[in-house]
Amino acid sequence: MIEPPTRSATPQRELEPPERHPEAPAPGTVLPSHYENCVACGPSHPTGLRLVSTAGPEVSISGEFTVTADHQGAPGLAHGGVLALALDETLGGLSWLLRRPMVTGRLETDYIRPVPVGTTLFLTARCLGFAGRRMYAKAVGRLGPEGSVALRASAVFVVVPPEHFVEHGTDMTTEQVHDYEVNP
Ligand SMILES: CCCCCCCCCCCCCC(=O)SCCNC(=O)CCNC(=O)[C@H](O)C(C)(C)COP(=O)(O)OP(=O)(O)OC[C@H]1O[C@@H](n2cnc3c(N)ncnc32)[C@H](O)[C@@H]1OP(=O)(O)O
Repeated sequence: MIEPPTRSATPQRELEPPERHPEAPAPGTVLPSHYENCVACGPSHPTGLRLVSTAGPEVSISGEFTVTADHQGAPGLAHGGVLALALDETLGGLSWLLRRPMVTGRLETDYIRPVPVGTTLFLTARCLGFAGRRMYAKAVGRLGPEGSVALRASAVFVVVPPEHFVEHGTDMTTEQVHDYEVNP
């Protein structure tokens, strides 16, 4: 099936440049988990990635997590879905710098090298810009801080009203969402 052009993670027109929010955490700031039970960043999740994200320069984020036996697909190797999760979380972290709630609309992933258990994966994501409510971004995953590129991703996130998380989720009240908006 041919995708309609607006769904592609490759921008179809010139993007509005991204603006780092004036109150965004400074580059180098380690970002707290947005939800303690999040499978990607939650410290209370028993088998999650415990991915730690750090604000980068401009509108960029870096993230790190160590692949454990809980994350295997083939014996000794990270599952591709788990790696997509890590990319998604790192890309989603851009909303900390933009201060706009967003959800993943599309995630295109290239798997370039296998990622063995025990690897610490180093991820970076950067915002390319906006087309209306659509935010375009790219991410890379490396086997070590300056190591080989194992993953690449292109994504479209869609800006949603904060009520999205109350309407569709559980455990989140309108007050918490508005608090998140002010102090994510
Ligand atoms: C604030 C509190 C936050 C607390 C929690 C923080 C959590 C952080 C977690 C981080 C974790 C990581 C993050 C996660 O894991 S987020 C979880 C995974 N993602 C989801 O659950 C999203 C599910 N989908 C939806 O809810 C709706 O379909 C959305 C909201 C996306 C759009 O439905 P809505 O009815 O609102 O909008 P619309 O249909 O009028 O479209 C609007 C525009 O968007 C364009 N478009 C739409 N869909 C797509 C698509 N698939 N690809 C490309 N583009 C798409 C569309 O063409 C249109 O563009 P234009 O024609 O206007 O130019």
